[in-house]
Amino acid sequence: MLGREHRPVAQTSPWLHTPDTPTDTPRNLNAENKPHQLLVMKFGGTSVGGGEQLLRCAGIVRKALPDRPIVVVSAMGKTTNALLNAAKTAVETGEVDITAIRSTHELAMKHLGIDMPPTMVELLNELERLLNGVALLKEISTQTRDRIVSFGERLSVRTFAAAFNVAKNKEEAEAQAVDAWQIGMRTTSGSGSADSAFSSVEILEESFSAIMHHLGPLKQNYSYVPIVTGYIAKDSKGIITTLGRDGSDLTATVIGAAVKASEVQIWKDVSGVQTTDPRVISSAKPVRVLTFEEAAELSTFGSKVVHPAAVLPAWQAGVPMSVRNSMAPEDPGTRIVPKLSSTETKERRVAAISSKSNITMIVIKSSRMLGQHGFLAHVFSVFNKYAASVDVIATSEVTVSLTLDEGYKHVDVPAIERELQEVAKVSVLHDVAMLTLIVPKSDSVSVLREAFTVFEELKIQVEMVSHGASNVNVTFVLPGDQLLTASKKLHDVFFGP
Ligand SMILES: Nc1ncnc2c1ncn2[C@@H]1O[C@H](COP(=O)(O)OP(=O)(O)O)[C@@H](O)[C@H]1O
Ligand SMILES: N[C@@H](CC(=O)OP(=O)(O)O)C(=O)O
Repeated sequence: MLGREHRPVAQTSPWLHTPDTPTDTPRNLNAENKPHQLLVMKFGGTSVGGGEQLLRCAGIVRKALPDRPIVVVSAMGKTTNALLNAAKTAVETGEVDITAIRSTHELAMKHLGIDMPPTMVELLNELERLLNGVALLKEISTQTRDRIVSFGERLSVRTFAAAFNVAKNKEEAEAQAVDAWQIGMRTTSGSGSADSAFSSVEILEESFSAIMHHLGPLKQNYSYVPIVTGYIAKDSKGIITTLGRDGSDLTATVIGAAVKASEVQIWKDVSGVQTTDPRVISSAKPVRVLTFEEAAELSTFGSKVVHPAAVLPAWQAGVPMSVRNSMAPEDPGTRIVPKLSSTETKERRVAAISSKSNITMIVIKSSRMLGQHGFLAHVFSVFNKYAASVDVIATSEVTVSLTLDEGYKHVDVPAIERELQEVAKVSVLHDVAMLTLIVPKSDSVSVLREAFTVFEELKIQVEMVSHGASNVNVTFVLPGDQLLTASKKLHDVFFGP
């Protein structure tokens, strides 16, 4: 049960006025007298870049009204980057400039033909005051940075709600902007995820029941369409936390799992998951269906289509997901389901290819490994000390090779190297790359054979292979400068030119 101080700020959200005991109304029950399921629709920054796109997305939500959508929205366009830059500029130069952020939202409102609501004017003023404080001190805490980036989503939900309401007819429910903490989205304490690929906080278990309490099919009589902020939450002290870059997907699947949604739809600017990054290989083709396991591996190993952590809540709750294109809503996109049908399994071998570049590989050689226990434990304690996460690992009699994804993280590799040198010979290779094929184990032998034929033809030296740790993943570690050639050729082989 939530404490009083954690109750939502209700005056701006009439639909949040929920009685303490569930009161079923016929409106909440379907023909079989069961509660209606709800649909979660998440719109990413690329889908809500400006007024025109917002109206398009609002139209998509309007069409889905019979399915009772709960909408999750990311910051408009590149607003999160702009907020991070504004904070950096304030620290480094003492200057405060939010013109671009202000005008993104003003222009959207202008496109909708309405004035900016007072809550948004107040949010922009508060942001400016906060940045002025940072500029004055010329320093910023990670907690303050998290608070600064939260303005992106707090502004975008209000803009989205306005876009929905501007074209709404009398019979339709009104959209209502909701800050995620108002429905009980709560994390552990910890700051600094604003600009990190990984979140330093975890969603608290109590969030699920709180969200069900506020938005669940029996409590919400669906007189309002909730437009919820992605990516942000609060800890139990009321401090704003962030879920890591692209974390709005996680907000959506946590809500989806909490209310046992019929589906969680991730709306982007691309027609679903493609066989590889379409910006890099133009012959990429849409993937119609993926299992949760495949989607989780694909996103962990480099494809940015769904946030890696976001697959888990939906998977555990058995809530199907889909990735759809807000620019082409009629396209089927990609379904993400627990299991493929036998026809779907027969129809393909490799589901998709993903990659990660700028990877660091560390090779640790020591005769102390021979028949000894505790050596690997020591190696991992060093990685743990420097909060470095290991992606791929291979061990032999006297050698351990592993890769580190430095990504957004600032891992102190020289310090790790120095500590490991106390017990082993260490070499560090920068600029290696990981290339991952999503392929079921049953097909992996023939796929590995074909992949190695390609590497042989292209004279590519494979530094490491990881196969078998997952049911659906084969990963190769290659020299970074050969990644593109290898990806193109493998894509041609498995998906055609
Ligand atoms: N395998 C892939 N399938 C689809 N899109 C991909 C893939 N890999 C990379 N992308 C890129 O991801 C982009 C969408 O990601 P992003 O810009 O983060 O979206 P959003 O703002 O909606 O979260 C697409 O425009 C596409 O270029
Ligand atoms: N706005 C945040 C969170 C997010 O999920 O964004 P998007 O859905 O546009 O990737 C970010 O830019 O990281």
